[in-house]
Amino acid sequence: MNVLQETIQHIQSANKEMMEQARKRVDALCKPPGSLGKLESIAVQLAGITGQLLPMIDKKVMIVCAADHGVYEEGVTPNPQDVTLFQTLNFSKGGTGVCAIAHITNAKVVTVDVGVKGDILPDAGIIIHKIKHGTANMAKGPAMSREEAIQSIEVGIHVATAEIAQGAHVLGTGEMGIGNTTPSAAILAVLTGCDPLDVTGLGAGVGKGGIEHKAAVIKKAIAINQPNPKDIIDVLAKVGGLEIGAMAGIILAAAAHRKPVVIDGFISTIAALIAYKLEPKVKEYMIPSHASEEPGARIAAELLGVEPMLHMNMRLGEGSGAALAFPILDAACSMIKNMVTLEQSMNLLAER
Ligand SMILES: Cc1cc2ncn([C@H]3O[C@H](COP(=O)(O)O)[C@@H](O)[C@H]3O)c2cc1C
Ligand SMILES: O=C(O)c1cccnc1
Repeated sequence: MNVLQETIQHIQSANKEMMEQARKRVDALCKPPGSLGKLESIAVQLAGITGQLLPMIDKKVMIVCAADHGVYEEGVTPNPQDVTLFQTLNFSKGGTGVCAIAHITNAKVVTVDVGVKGDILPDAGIIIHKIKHGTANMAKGPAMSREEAIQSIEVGIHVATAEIAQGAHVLGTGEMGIGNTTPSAAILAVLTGCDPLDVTGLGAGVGKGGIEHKAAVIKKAIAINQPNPKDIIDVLAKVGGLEIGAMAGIILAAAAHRKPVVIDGFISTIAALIAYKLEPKVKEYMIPSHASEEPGARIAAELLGVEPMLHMNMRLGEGSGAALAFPILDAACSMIKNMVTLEQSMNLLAER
């Protein structure tokens, strides 16, 4: 059995009894029932995931998976391809958007090279699991082989498992890969059967006519590769990306180890869909974060059946929205731990 199959086999449902206990406690707290909205459902979910009535999520780790995309040569983005390389280096120096946001909760940012085109030196503070120097151009043939797709998921499993072994209580998914909104939209178009134009957006910014061009490239890639929508590994291999596979692996590993995993924007939600197709129980471990401006993000979230809690007009990726949700998880944990119950409050009157 390979690492992927083993991980999938370990995934169990969240602890429903603990969720019931947590729901009872949340309802007994000194507030109108339901008045703390999503903080309440998050606290209950965290209790079910961790098996603790008063969950602890102190140690937060954002894992940023970086890789390049052969489809870049089709002109799907105006940004230079080596932005992937310099941003990957920037993550280890703390200078990126996600690093700045992660900083507010002392979350650790871990960066993994799954397939950056340029070479990264071993002492750069980046975990190197390079499968290849970027995917092949999916508009001309498969982005990667089936074996490489499985390998990419296993990289995510490996890195996430190591972070959990070192004490991570919660993980976040992040990515860096110039061009990666194109494979993300392609995967979504295959899974929904929709016109690629309906799930294609600006990405990191395209010029006039850029969205139509991107959608045409996706259409061509799907026509050439004929990915099988019922075989998610086939879809990932033919029109996906190495960092997308790695993020799916992070989500599977988090679920297998009963840890919550916060999902970032469009690209992360596509990875979440892949993990879900491999094992639907992973959804119980996912906490969606922000509603990305990418049009496909809403469609992907609907397909997955999750509702992002933050509406910030963000469309950066990197894990920025997931990192922004970390303090909300802290607030949910503090609520269930530190609030008094209505009964305790009424006793104050009797004791007066
Ligand atoms: C400077 C810079 C920093 C970024 N950080 C994340 N992305 C985001 O943009 C890329 C996807 O958009 P597209 O498909 O249009 O290339 C990914 O790398 C994503 O993480 C960035 C993009 C740029 C330019
Ligand atoms: O939502 C995202 O993940 C996203 C959107 C645009 C560009 N990069 C990432």
